[in-house]
Amino acid sequence: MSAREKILVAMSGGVDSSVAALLLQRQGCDVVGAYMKNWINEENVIGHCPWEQDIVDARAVADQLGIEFHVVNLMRDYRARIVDYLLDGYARGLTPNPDVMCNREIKFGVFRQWGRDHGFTAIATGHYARRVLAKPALTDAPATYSLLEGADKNKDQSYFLALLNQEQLRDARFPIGDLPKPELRRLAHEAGLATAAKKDSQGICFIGEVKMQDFLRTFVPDQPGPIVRATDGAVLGTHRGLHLYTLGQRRGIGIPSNTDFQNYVVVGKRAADRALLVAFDGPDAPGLFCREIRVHHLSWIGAPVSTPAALEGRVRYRDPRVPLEYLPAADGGALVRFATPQRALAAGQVLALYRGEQLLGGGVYL
Ligand SMILES: Nc1ncnc2c1ncn2[C@@H]1O[C@H](COP(=O)(O)OP(=O)(O)OP(=O)(O)O)[C@@H](O)[C@H]1O
Repeated sequence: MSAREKILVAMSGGVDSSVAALLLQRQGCDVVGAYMKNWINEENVIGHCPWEQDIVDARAVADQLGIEFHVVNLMRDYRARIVDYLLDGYARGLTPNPDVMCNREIKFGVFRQWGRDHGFTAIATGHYARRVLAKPALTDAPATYSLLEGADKNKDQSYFLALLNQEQLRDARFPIGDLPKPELRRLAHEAGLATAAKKDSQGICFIGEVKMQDFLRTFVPDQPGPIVRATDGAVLGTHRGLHLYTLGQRRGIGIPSNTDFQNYVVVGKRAADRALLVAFDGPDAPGLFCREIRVHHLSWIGAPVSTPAALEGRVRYRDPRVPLEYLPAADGGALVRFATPQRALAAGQVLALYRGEQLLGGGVYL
């Protein structure tokens, strides 16, 4: 990394991005911090939005480091690119993934553009992921980069970066990607950073601590329908709207099983009569496990995989990588066949594709 690089650090007010800024400064980069204001509690979303405190914390760290700090208002873009995508997805019976979309559209989209417009050569975040040189530039063409999982396998956040492209990665820096979390905390304490002891954030990207269900209740009107047992068609009750449930969900269905050691789980949604399909949880629950999925809207970090290949995939952020067969289809999508059946693959979610610890890209599954 060139010592004269002018880097814009996305500072969320958390410890990870605080240490990202600290490390870049120690490397001799010209560092400026910025908080992205993407969401505020002004649309009557129930819940606690800690954004004001986050700005205070991010600014405190910037002051400690003696770097310039900005609050960048991206609320309009966030509303258009993330909130609308979320609401549209739920309205179509899908389970969207705002965290993955945020990275592509907001952090490495409009925020990156804001950085470029203000003369920054790169955007840094506190993601646990590693960007490595894949191919040095031999001619005038730019070098190519690969994305690897974070060194701390327990904190790895590469999944959230699955839809980035090469150009976005070229401008991205992940200064904490090599660090184990305890070491990062130690560095933060040692440097006396205001966020050193702050607990890790939760909740969906930018909607802060607001729970998804509260968010949806506020923005999507109730659309009740029957709760139907998939195995025999028995109607067990009513629900307030299919968008409030996800495949594989056990909690909050509101129907006691009345059978020892058996719990109902959501196994499907039937659009025709807005039925929520449930069954007893287990390997035999109809529709809960599947071995094959179709993936579309594919996006690649490097060269696309255009022939059948044995790869690995991660179907959710916290899930381990699992072996799969990747079969490109004529329509630009792909068929993915898992070595073992996967539980609760909710349509609209993202499959991240890997070769070992290298993230190749990803797509949305149906
Ligand atoms: N509102 C925001 N403003 C600026 N940067 C942000 C914001 N939200 C997230 N980021 C950036 O994206 C990274 C990953 O976001 P995530 O919400 O997963 O935070 P995190 O892993 O808890 O990290 P941190 O401890 O820095 O909050 C952050 O480290 C930060 O660089």
